[in-house]
Amino acid sequence: MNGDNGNVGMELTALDKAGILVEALPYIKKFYGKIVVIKYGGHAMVDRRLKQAVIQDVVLMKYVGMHPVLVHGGGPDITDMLRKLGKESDFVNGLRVTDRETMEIVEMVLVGKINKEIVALINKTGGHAIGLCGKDADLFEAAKKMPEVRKADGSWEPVDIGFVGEVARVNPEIIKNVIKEGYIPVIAPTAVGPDGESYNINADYVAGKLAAALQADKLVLLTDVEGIMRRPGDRESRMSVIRMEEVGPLRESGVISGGMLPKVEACLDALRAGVNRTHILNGRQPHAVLLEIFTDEGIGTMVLP
Ligand SMILES: Nc1ncnc2c1ncn2[C@@H]1O[C@H](COP(=O)(O)OP(=O)(O)O)[C@@H](O)[C@H]1O
Ligand SMILES: CC(=O)N[C@@H](CCC(=O)OP(=O)(O)O)C(=O)O
Repeated sequence: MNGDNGNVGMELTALDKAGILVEALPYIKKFYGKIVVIKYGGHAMVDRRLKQAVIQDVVLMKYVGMHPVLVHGGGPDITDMLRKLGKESDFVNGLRVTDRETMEIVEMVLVGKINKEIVALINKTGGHAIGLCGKDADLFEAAKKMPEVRKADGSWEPVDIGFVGEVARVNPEIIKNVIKEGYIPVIAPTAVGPDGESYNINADYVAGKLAAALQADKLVLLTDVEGIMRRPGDRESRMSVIRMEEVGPLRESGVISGGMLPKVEACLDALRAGVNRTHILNGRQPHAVLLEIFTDEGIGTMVLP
């Protein structure tokens, strides 16, 4: 095997390779024809090689009969572009404070740049991708979201952070049609609200709601950490499994915070709608999706009902 996954010098025989393929057979059977929603976070889009590895996983899934649906983020690219224009970014509970000018940049970066890059990469890798955002064919509609923050007296208060939305309604038929035609849908997290304004939606929420509306079998969120840590920053404290009812106390105690909040909320949305399994994985680990889907490797955090 080459250095692609760090196992330099570990030579595999032809029999080993055949063994790996055979090991994948039960998983291919299990997920054949099933929808798997994958959220590809901006913090996992580190370099070309890693991006290529994620795209290869998605294309491979399609070729063995699964239906991957890719929802992407791009927070770091938005922050970079805003900085170039002299604007600093603020976040509340992991959500970007979005004024009208910021919203324009968000749309340019997510829909104009990142979405098309991913679509082109999938097509170049042998898949057929189609790029959409909430506005396309009215795929999903936004409703203004006001995150709740804790006041000094311990009570919670909603705060207005501008054109930030959540997913109010999904029209899953479009995705189903696109899948039926053999395409891989690639979805950017922006949409229009009932007031006709554009809204910036955290990509985790979009992935959770789409997984729910599509009755996906699995939701996989790719980020820049190994999963949920009991002590953030300490990889050894990864929680391999957490149950829905544990999320509230972990949030209250501040263990789950910032960018991890929308992820667990997405998992809960999907689980409540009947999605079987939800996972938070380190997308910086090459082929994390393949490892999760085709092997028994216990990577990341699985959030269970
Ligand atoms: N308990 C926790 N375990 C792991 N990460 C956490 C936890 N609480 C907060 N985080 C933060 O969440 C971040 C992941 O969210 P985010 O930066 O929004 O990534 P992405 O761009 O992939 O959506 C981690 O890098 C970490 O800083
Ligand atoms: C409201 C809100 O926070 N929207 C996100 C949308 C992009 C995103 O979700 O990107 P990641 O998945 O890379 O974090 C943002 O503006 O950064």
